[in-house]
Amino acid sequence: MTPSRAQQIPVVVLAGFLGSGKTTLLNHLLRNRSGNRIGVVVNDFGSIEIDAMTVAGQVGSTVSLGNGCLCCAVDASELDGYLDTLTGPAVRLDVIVIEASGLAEPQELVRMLLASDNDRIRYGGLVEVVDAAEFPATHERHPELGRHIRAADLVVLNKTDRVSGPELAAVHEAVAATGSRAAVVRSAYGRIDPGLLFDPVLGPDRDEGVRQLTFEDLLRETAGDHEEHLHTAYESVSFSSGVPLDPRRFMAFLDSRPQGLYRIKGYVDFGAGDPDHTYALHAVGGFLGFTPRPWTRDETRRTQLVLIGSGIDAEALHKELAACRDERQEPTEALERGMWGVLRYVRQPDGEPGPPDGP
Ligand SMILES: Nc1nc2c(ncn2[C@@H]2O[C@H](COP(=O)(O)OP(=O)(O)OP(=O)(O)O)[C@@H](O)[C@H]2O)c(=O)[nH]1
Repeated sequence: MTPSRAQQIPVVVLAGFLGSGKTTLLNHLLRNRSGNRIGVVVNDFGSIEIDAMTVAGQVGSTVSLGNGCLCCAVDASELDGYLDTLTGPAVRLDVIVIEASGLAEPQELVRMLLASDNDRIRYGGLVEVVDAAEFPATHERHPELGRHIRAADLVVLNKTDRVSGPELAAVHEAVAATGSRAAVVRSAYGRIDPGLLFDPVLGPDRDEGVRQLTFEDLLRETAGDHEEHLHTAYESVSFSSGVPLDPRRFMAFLDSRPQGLYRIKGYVDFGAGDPDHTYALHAVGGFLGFTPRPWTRDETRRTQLVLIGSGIDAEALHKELAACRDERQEPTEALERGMWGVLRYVRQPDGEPGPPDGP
């Protein structure tokens, strides 16, 4: 017997271009879940699953879809397997969130959900995160982002702290100009009201006739041609090293990164440069930030990076990174000075204000 709608678990797709703040928003939801049990599926682009590593404090199960972009899957069987696990009676989830890769075609994910044989789930809506600071440039390069926004049920205009009032208003207008009828909320660091995911915007009470996409909508909206998918123009490079990186060489690499290299994320081990911390690294467009965190006692010390861009020379980037490794590192003054270059970009996790600069 098919469970009643109220018994079905809503599955929300969390989408948004590379680096827009999906993982940050997801972590915010997990920290402020008000007793709700949230299952998470992370779909990462790039062979090291950085996002799965950065989703903190999970409740219930987390499964990661691993390398590659889910929207390329010819059928939904892989996703269905994960959903079966998450909807098992013992797991008792209230909502499942699928964090799509920054290059995924969200409509494809939604189509897979609608086509799923799993009768314990229902489609819970599409949330599109928009980086308010990068959107004008990204939209110009990728007009197809308009299609993603049009398909969304909720648009989160994120990184409001990085833009002025008039810039934010312009982005808001650009979102409306795509023809989107979605609710728009503004946020810094993804701090939206978690209730938005459950109720009322995406919840069971809303008037589904108004916005929830039908299969026909999706077929019409979805570029049938795989060539038009965002990720076809992008390439990812994974880099992993047990040898620490030299801070000076690595910063020189970052400072001269090619324009097409839009996104870098991962963790860096600077070895004797800072033996106590691993450095989470995020670069999005022209933005760069490090967040140090103490190594845990049994943690294997490694650098793990994923670089994503278009028109990049993967082999050359890999070589340049390999040249940043420092086999014979000593705690010298030069190394300490090299770390200053890194510390200039250090931020507190999720933008929490750091200690004041002075008295
Ligand atoms: N200034 C500012 N930075 C933010 C905000 N939200 C997220 N970030 C930062 O933006 C970077 C990317 O955030 P993520 O949450 O990893 O973005 P993502 O969309 O999951 O990235 P991909 O999975 O690579 O597509 C991180 O350094 C975040 O700390 C915000 O509202 N303001």
